[in-house]
Amino acid sequence: MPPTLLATRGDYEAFVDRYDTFLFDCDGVIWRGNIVIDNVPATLDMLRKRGKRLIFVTNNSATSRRDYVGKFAKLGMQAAVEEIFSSAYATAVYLRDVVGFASDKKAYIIGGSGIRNELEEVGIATVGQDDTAAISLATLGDVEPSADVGAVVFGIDYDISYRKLANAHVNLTQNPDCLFIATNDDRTLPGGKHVYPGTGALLSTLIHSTQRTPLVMGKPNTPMLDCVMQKFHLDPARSCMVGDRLDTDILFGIKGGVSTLCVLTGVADEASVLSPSAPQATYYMSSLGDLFELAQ
Ligand SMILES: O=C(O)[C@H](O)[C@H](O)COP(=O)(O)O
Ligand SMILES: [Mg+2]
Repeated sequence: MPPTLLATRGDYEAFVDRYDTFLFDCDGVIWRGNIVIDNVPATLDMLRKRGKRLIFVTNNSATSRRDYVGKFAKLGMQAAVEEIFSSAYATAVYLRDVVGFASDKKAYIIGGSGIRNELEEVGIATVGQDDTAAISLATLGDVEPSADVGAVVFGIDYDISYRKLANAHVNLTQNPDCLFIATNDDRTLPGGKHVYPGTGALLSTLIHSTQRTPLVMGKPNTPMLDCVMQKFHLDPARSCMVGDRLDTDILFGIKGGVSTLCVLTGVADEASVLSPSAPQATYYMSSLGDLFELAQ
């Protein structure tokens, strides 16, 4: 069944009344980079005033949940740590609870402070964050695998360097027991006015060089889904996932058995949403901020 367009006040009222819990993607739904999307803060306030439960589920691993609380506040919104679920946090929970990551091992990180902070918060030591110094063929030989690296964890890294890739490569190819984990593999990242290379685009370099396939934590994959479903005990019939990417957010919602709303303020456009070959959203609308009309 093709997605239903939400366009009138009546559509918005019926949509909001149908659900108790809303799961929101962040990049491309709540904000683009550090620019909040028009009327989204007022829309979130309206939903809270109507007693709705809000959960934020982001594949962006660059920032820790605690730092996301600050970003929400800076952009005029309130969000508690317990409401925020990032791919970096899902990775930390997976390594601690599913893998039982050895306490004498470290995780080599290609990514931002979000991964380091979330892993260290669950007691996993990290290394590699600052490997940004220039390198040359003459100094490349200094890059050696390390027996105490038990995993390479890869996430969006705005300071990615050849040195980091070389360290990750030798650990993944010289030590078959070294885990290869990706926080997510989104192909693109919605920024200010455009989209840019996403985590998946950067990750493909290491997949190609090592010929190893990473275990991917974020939407639409089960590690993130299991964590969210278990932590929040969602009633699928009364829950809706709101996203801007069909192959991550909408597919995540479909796999979780919840309804889905695709907005057109991020990666997806109307043509891709209506394509019969794409994951079929329940609803679509121009912007989450359009629900602000119900606050007036
Ligand atoms: O490349 C990336 O990592 C993604 O584009 C980014 O993380 C998406 O974040 P989300 O839309 O899940 O908030
Ligand atoms: Mg998004």
